[in-house]
Amino acid sequence: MFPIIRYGLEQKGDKNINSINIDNVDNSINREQVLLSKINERLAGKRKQRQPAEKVSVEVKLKKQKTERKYEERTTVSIESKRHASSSSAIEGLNENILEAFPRFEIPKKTAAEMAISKRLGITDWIAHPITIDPDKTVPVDKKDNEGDERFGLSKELIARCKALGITEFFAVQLAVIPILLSSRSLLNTHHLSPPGDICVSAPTGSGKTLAYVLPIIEILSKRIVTRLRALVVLPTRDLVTQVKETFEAFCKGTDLKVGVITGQASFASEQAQIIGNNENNLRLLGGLSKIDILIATPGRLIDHLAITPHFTLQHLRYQDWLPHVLKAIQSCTQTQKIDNNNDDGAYYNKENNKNHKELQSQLIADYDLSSSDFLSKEIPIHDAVCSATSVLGLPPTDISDIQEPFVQKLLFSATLTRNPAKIASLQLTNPRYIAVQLPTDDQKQGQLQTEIKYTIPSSLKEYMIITSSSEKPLVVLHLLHNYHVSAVLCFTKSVESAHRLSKLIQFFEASFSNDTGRSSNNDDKDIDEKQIVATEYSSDLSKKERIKILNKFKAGKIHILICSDLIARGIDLDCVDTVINYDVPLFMKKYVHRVGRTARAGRAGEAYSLVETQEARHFKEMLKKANHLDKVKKINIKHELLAPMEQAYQNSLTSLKDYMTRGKSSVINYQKSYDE
Ligand SMILES: Nc1ncnc2c1ncn2[C@@H]1O[C@H](COP(=O)(O)OP(=O)(O)OP(=O)(O)O)[C@@H](O)[C@H]1O
Repeated sequence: MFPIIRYGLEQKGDKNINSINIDNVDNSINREQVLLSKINERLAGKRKQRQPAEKVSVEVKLKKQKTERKYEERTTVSIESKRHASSSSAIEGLNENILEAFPRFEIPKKTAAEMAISKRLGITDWIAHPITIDPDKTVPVDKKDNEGDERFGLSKELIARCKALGITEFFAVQLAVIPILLSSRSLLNTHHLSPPGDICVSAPTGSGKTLAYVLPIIEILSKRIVTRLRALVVLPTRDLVTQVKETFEAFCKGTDLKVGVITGQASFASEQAQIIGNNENNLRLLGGLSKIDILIATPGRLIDHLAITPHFTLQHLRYQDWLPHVLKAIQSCTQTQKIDNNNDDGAYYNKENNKNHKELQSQLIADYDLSSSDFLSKEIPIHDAVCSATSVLGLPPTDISDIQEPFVQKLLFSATLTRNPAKIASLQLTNPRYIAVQLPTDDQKQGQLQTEIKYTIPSSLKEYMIITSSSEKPLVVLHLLHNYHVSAVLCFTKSVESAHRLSKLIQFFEASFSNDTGRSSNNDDKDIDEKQIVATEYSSDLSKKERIKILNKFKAGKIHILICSDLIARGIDLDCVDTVINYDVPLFMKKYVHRVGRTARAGRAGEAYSLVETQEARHFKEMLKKANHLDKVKKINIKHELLAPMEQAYQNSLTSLKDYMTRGKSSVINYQKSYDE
């Protein structure tokens, strides 16, 4: 049910016909918009080729397939394209023609009552009517469509790369998003006429959102000729940046696309050197100094580079994972060009903002100790090129004097997408579409607005809550570790300090318990409940090297439980995780969704246990109820007798912990040994 658009020149008698086919059109996709873009593109192409005024005939074949019956409708639209006609009047003319001639069907009409509800709730219209796709839908990656074309328009090379990396089927979110992003690829040369719409995607944790944008971005950018920064992905943590970089690099193999990261883990100067070339001649010859096509960044470091790295520009961006500062930077590119487009050295700077930039620059230069770097120049920011993105894609070059608004397609992906009208408004989305990977809600089934917040949790996840006292929580964790068949656990606490204490306590317990029972941490042949549990904390206090080392041991099964604050609650993809424990329950549903979503990823099974202190139970249940999720979380009671066999070792470990906390690490046995070796 996605639009497959084909268009080309057809010979009809002595006339050339531009034909556009749109097959299997989903109702919720704005067909007119798609069609209009295609026609605009044709007309723009003709204008760019300086062709004389002529009649452009556009034949529209609209095929719609229904399950029970097939029918085809054909409409021909003839459009007069006048030479030198302004693009906006051409669009208006086209709009009228097309809207009249184009058959419309099944776009749900809102009743007055629905509109009133939507207005009262402040829900943006396009959010209230998402394009939904069943989370369990998958399709083989090399499935051909009726015409024998590769599915989704992904190149054979990229499909082969998917298969080489073990991707044999596309997941629901990829089925929904890839065709939409690829359908706007040809809009690259008509951005001033009709930019592609932005998209917001809400899909469960572990459902494959990363590939849903990585594949189309690579597919489209791989056709570029000159390296320029065209895609920017902004992610909240360094670990996530590393993860997404690895995904991009794995799928970029075989193309000459280059991926860079800025996270603050390398020195500022080396990050600058990684993303921007320093040869002024390059700037003149190639119209740009970017060394990378795709940049993945954490927000803070990105802002710093925007402020002080010369020639670092977002003016060629085609895609961005949205961020307000990015938006500002893109807008300032346009202003910069408007102010300074007679500057003859090929570099532009924004005079209006220069004062503030200079203040910020001095501060950052001092912060990063960059005063001696000859990489910096006085005028900040300097954008690195003079022509727009269009000319490097093998399309007709753009006239430099013809200032155009840069267009950027904003792609917003989340498992907990906001529906807050104020937040949505601040995104400044253009012609947005909302794709939700979820079964239709009861509201939608009845053809009504989706008014309630609904987070979709992976169907393969089993969720439990255990109501207990604060003092018994560590024992409950130990009980789960020893008596439930868990092998790779992420345990979330409310703070780094709390993670530290719990991991120490488990280490002391295991030493005492194994002395009692003669168990060994190296006995890999035995079930987890028969061997010593290896626990360690994973926190932002650790260096990158230490974190990588710990994660590798965890993946190899040498560490059984990682105790962490929320550092890795979002986005991190560790396919070995079979259990999540909420040692301290989150106060907000969003956090709950992200935490429990570290397991049951990519269709695998997983379990999540929330340890709820008696006084927290009411709030926790209310939070779940509000999100329509209370009945999904099963309550389990752990009888006190079940904990009794561990009681003695637990008391010993409490004493050791007390000793450790008061006298410091040195007085305590080296429990780290088990995972440091
Ligand atoms: N089509 C596919 N076939 C098999 N595995 C896939 C496919 N798509 C993605 N995956 C795998 O699924 C896992 C989860 O993907 P990803 O990290 O993109 O999820 P996500 O939706 O971004 O999750 P989160 O919201 O938690 O960040 C990854 O290990 C990824 O490699």
